[in-house]
Amino acid sequence: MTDGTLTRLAEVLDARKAADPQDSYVAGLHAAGLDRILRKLGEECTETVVAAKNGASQDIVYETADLWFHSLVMLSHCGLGPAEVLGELERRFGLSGLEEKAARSGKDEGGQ
Ligand SMILES: N=c1c2ncn([C@@H]3O[C@H](COP(=O)(O)OP(=O)(O)OP(=O)(O)O)[C@@H](O)[C@H]3O)c2ncn1[C@@H]1O[C@H](COP(=O)(O)O)[C@@H](O)[C@H]1O
Repeated sequence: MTDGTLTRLAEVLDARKAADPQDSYVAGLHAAGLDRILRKLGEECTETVVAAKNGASQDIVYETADLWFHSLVMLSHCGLGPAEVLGELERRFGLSGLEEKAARSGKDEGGQ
């Protein structure tokens, strides 16, 4: 999946907000609401963890695709999309996780 795939998929997911739930899995999720979407997201997260623990590459890819897909549905439902998440990852690019954590704890100690 490239950035282009994420963008194209996100456009479909946004358009499904106006679709009939009888005809579309995604429209059904939007219609059912945020709690239903979050429950699916939690399930897919657990299934991804189990697949990774078991170590079969094909299963890990399959379950991660389900997890990414349901994450995109959640973002769409919240009025967001992959551009915002990719923008945040881009912003973090080259910033060591350890340095970022140290900067954060410095702020915490300063009461900010
Ligand atoms: N990429 C996906 C995609 N990945 C996974 N899924 C669905 O996500 C669900 C995964 O849930 P489970 O594995 O738990 O299966 P399940 O038991 O049937 O699910 P539930 O009944 O518990 O909800 C399945 O129904 C899959 O078919 C997806 N459904 C749709 N898409 C994309 O979204 C587009 C729009 O889909 P529709 O809105 O259905 O037209 C499609 O053209 C695809 O590009």
